[in-house]
Amino acid sequence: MTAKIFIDGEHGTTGLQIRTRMAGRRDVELLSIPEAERRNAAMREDLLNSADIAILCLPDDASKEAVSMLAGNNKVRVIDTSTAYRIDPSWAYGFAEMDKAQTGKIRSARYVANPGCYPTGAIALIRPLRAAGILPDGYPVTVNAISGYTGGGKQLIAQMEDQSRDDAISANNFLYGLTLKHKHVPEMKVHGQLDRAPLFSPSVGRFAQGMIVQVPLFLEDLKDGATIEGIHKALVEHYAGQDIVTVVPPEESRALPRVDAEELVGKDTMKLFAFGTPGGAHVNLVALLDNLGKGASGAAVQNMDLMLSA
Ligand SMILES: NC(=O)C1=CN([C@@H]2O[C@H](COP(=O)(O)OP(=O)(O)OC[C@H]3O[C@@H](n4cnc5c(N)ncnc54)[C@H](OP(=O)(O)O)[C@@H]3O)[C@@H](O)[C@H]2O)C=CC1
Ligand SMILES: CC(=O)N[C@@H](CCC(=O)OP(=O)(O)O)C(=O)O
Repeated sequence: MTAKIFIDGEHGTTGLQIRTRMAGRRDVELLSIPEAERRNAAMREDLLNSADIAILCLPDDASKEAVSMLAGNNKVRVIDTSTAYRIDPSWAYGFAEMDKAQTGKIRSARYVANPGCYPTGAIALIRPLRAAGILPDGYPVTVNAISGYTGGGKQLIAQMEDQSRDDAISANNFLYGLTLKHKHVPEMKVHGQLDRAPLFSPSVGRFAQGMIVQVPLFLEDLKDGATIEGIHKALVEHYAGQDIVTVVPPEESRALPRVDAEELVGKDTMKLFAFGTPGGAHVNLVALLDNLGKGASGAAVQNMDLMLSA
């Protein structure tokens, strides 16, 4: 049986990429809304209620509205790519590799919250160290990141690509989120299993897709005896048995002169690195991903496939 999928927001950045990934698939039937009708509430409600799985690629408020349109329906399953439900305990968090139980939770869930792009990298680095007892309570975690400009959706894409606009951005690389109240902080804290909110400083570069997330750590403030080798081993053990998240071997990372934010563009995988010098005082944990791949659309399709395999 083919599953009916409706992508609400299919003409936006994340929605379009999901559509591209589904092209040519025979096991799913895409229900589609004409672009000119994308904000037609009655049409959306009808399509949402006709789907087996609705994938919401909308701003938070519109996502909440879509979920309310399904209030009387106990059949349609939902994947929401917005921030609206990511720390809601009644939604499964759609990061399958986060721990061993997560795949099963996503498979059987009615409601799945797709992770944010930055939190995907940050949680991937932090959670295994919390689980292994290496990152102690009270550690002041910082997360520094750079994203391709598609991370800001249609609005930021237009500001970066069309220099004739009044609100055009001419900077090649800029920091933002300067109030340190970015919408991703709660998600990083909850699913990173941190007791303190991390200090998160995001930035954008003049490239369309790609992302680097860094979590630098002082070894002497971690569990007694923590080493770069021990941290690498904890990451390897955490991600054993799957091939979406890979941990780069130490000899390979040591030989790298630089990390290219665009290396995984077009891929739905993520690479993790532990940079530093054996015997040194510091480790820089790094996650490399495509903000629209494992950071958004790739993860949404992965979650849809898990739900369809229930
Ligand atoms: N871009 C990224 O890297 C990532 C994005 N996300 C999340 O995905 C969601 C979508 O983001 P993104 O694709 O980047 O955003 P875009 O702005 O590119 O696309 C959003 C789409 O939703 C439509 N839309 C907005 N409001 C409504 C409404 N009230 N009713 C119906 N349609 C509406 C927009 O139409 P219109 O053109 O008329 O505005 C547009 O087509 C967001 O919640 C974002 O946080 C998650 C991870 C990464
Ligand atoms: C570069 C850029 O603007 N990035 C967005 C984050 C990506 C996004 O809006 O989506 P998610 O919250 O679902 O990840 C931001 O900082 O708000």
